[in-house]
Amino acid sequence: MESFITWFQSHGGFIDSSVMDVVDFPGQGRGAIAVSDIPEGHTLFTLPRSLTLSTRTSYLPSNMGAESWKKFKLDEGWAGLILCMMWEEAQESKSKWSEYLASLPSSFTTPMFWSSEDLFELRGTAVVDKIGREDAERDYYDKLLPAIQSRLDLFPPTLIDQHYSLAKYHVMGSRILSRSFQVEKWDGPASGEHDANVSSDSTAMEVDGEVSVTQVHGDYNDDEDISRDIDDGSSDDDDDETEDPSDVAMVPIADLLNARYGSENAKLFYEERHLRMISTKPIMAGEQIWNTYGDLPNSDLLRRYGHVDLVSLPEGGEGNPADVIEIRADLVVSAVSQLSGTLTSDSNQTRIDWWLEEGGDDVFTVETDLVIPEALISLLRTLLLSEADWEKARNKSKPPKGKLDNPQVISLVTAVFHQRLNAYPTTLEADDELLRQDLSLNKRHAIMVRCGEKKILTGVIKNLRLMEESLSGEEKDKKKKRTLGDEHGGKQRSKRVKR
Ligand SMILES: C[S@@+](CC[C@H](N)C(=O)[O-])C[C@H]1O[C@@H](n2cnc3c(N)ncnc32)[C@H](O)[C@@H]1O
Repeated sequence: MESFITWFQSHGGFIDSSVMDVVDFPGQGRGAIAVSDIPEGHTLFTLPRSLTLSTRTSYLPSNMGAESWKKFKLDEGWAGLILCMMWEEAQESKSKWSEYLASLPSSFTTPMFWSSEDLFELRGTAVVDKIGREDAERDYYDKLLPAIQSRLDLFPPTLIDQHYSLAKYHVMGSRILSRSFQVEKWDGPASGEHDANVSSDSTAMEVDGEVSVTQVHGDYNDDEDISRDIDDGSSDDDDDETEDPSDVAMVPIADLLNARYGSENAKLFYEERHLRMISTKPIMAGEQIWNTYGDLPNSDLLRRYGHVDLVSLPEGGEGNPADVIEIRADLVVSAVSQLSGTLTSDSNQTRIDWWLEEGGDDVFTVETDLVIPEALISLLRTLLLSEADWEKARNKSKPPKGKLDNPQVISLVTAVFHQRLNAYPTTLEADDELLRQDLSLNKRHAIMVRCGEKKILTGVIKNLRLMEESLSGEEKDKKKKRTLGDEHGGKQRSKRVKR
């Protein structure tokens, strides 16, 4: 580690070693620790933009020429950065980043590298459909290999096995997946030279705003994800910029920080010429310095980073409050078709197409607050509409409201959640039992992911049962009142008749 820090400093990086050190945290790999009390707003380290590794800073794109770079579509998605990292590593000590690349891991605990036996344990979870090994490999065969074979001067055939193999491609892709940041070009005022040894009285508030650096949440198996995930919350103007794959950068030292749900106490900011890691809270000596990966559900943490997060929950026990359950629209459709059986598959399809055109989603997400998405209920109700109501809704371009106000809808929504629960190979109770046993790390992680998801499902089902009970209680009350009313009215009527 010492030689890596020396490399960092000799290339313009600054690290305040009076406040932080890099140590091993059991089960987390390396991470940063406070060695003395750190006030909020303190600069922990800075590095020049030129020390980040991206398609902007590597020499490979200019060596290949802009035309070739584009021709092989290396300007799209992560393929270009992966090739830059392979090429820089192949340059060995001639590369500015050789020490950095040598410090990065070459094996990962993400499901991308799991055996089929371990992957079996993830059945039913949101991880399965998103690993996308084949999609990732398509880029290797369609973009990287043709580019490599076109320039034997840059990629000597003798180095292919060692530096440009499919296995190496996955290693570089996984390094980006678990460690890269979104570092946009500076578009603020030219503010002159920034002092890397910034005074510790510059507060996080002063530098916060539009200049914080986002941890990349894309995938190397899906170019579109790059923009989808980092667009969150930004304005339209920003969107065009954040879609630029050359913003994706490896950031030495910053990528040594671990993350835990709700624990962020340091954040990376960008300036005209430097990146700066700043404490966002006071950190006591001995505490870990945490960055954030965006407080992701365990399914995404496992898929991208190879670990899961468990924190103490207010209601007792442990879990990840950011967990979610995903329900695909086709599950809603098949549950309704099976149970209500009122529509032909053709009329179902017409209604689904219309509902999607009206802005409906094809995947619904339920969080740990157990709120059922109104869109899910609206889709279900669209499928239940009578022909007359369906025509009305279509003419008015108005999908039904997502309200759970009648027993048929509640019981169908409950059926959807039961069917979703049946997608897992085991019950929650069986998983609890399994977790008490001695398991491999992969199996343990898979079970933790599915437990988190099942807790949401069982919580929703329980709430729906309560709702059904209270609705049928209300119905009974209403009936009783009606009967009483009838009896009362009947007596009056009979009285009246008497008179
Ligand atoms: C950005 S790197 C952090 C540095 C990393 N620990 C290392 O040794 O290079 C992200 C990786 O750190 C590990 N990690 C981060 N936070 C963790 C946590 N809360 N629990 C377990 N592992 C964690 C995971 O392996 C993840 O892929």
